[in-house]
Amino acid sequence: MSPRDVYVLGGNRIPFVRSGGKYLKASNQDMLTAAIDGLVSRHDLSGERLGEVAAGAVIKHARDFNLTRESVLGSHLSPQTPAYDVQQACGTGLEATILVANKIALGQVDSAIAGGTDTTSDAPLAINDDLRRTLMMVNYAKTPQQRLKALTKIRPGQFAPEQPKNAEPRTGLAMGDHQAITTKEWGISREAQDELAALSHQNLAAAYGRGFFDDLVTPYLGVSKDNNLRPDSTPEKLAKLKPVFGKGEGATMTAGNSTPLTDGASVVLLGSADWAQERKLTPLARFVDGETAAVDYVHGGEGLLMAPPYAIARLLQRNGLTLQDFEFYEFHEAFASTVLCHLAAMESPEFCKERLGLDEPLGSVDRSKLNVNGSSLAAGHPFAATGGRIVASLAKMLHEKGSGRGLISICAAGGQGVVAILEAV
Ligand SMILES: CC(=O)CC(=O)SCCNC(=O)CCNC(=O)[C@H](O)C(C)(C)COP(=O)(O)OP(=O)(O)OC[C@H]1O[C@@H](n2cnc3c(N)ncnc32)[C@H](O)[C@@H]1OP(=O)(O)O
Repeated sequence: MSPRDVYVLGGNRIPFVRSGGKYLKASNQDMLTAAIDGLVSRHDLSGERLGEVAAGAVIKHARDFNLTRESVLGSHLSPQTPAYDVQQACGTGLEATILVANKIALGQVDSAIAGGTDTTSDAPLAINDDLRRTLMMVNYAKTPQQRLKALTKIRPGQFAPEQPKNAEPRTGLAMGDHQAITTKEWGISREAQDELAALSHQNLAAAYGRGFFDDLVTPYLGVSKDNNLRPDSTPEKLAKLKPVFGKGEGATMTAGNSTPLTDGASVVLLGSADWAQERKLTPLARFVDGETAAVDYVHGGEGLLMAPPYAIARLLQRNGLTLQDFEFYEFHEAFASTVLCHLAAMESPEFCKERLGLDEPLGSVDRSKLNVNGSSLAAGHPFAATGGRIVASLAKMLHEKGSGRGLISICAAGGQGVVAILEAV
């Protein structure tokens, strides 16, 4: 059977909120359920049995065995909708989109929701390994004597909780500190980073101003807009902030040109042409293709967040496209310098030849087509939810434009990158 066309039919997210704020009491499950229900209500899907829902969170509690299934059970979708968790760090939402799009293309399902959620406000605290093992022994104990014996192994020092770290397990370095190394390697200036960050805020503010998010964002817990947005951000104001990553001489990465820790959830609805037609849903964009790459940032001398150019090169080649064949570029702004390093790498003849194996560099992108409605620096970045935000926004942009393609690029922890192409219909 030849693959079918797959369409993005809609998207929804709750406003993204800075960590430790308005969503302090919301769990990942609460937020993902709210994002799904906003989509269900907007597209009249109440009681509908979809082909499947694939979503996930980067930071989960141990009790969240299948967070996505629980969120579906708590939503207004039919409980007969299968659902499962996906985890690909910051690429989770996009990886989930690629997964379900491929299943729709193969005819395995006709419709699906993909998405993600994350909260650093409700992050799990782990207990000390020794204490955990002792408590397990207490559980296994068959007699009161055995239980007492196990309990005597507990020491007061074991009670300090362990917080999840925003650091790479293999290097112990924070993602920001990894990126600071790459920023220096590529010679990305502070001015260029602050300029990109200010533009992200200005573009997001303008998009809210013209109502772009009216049918993409559902108010939640009294919040109606991403609260990291600072429309008054200018390069001059950002230039005053102190570096927070890669400290020392020449440090350029600040709280203003790095994403904040954020809470939020997002989902997108995908389906075949027949399914969309039966439900009178308008296809916003066609899902063309997706690719994931990984780099050896531990031994291979490549930057932690540099996988996207590798994935983009393979995706373009497979689809017979050049980097310039796009109307929109949606490049996740993990840090302003991540985007700038990717752009510089794709312009570099040496990088493209030696690392990507290309005869010619991929070249430059028209910067007026980059993140035109703002990106993660302004909206915030609830890790797994960023992919859904981008897919839904890009599909709507292509629908509004009526022609052209859009390229999505998301860097992910673990030295990975997920990229995809959407096309106007
Ligand atoms: C995970 C993956 O797979 C891949 C990826 O995406 S990698 C990216 C993952 N994300 C991260 O690593 C998140 C990194 N972020 C952080 O750890 C923290 O947000 C941070 C260390 C960067 C900053 O934390 P913080 O110091 O608490 O920030 P915050 O207090 O909000 O801001 C510091 C100052 O900058 C100011 N500021 C921030 N943004 C500003 C802006 N746009 N304009 C003007 N001022 C701004 C704040 O007002 C604040 O000023 P005061 O000190 O005068 O109050």
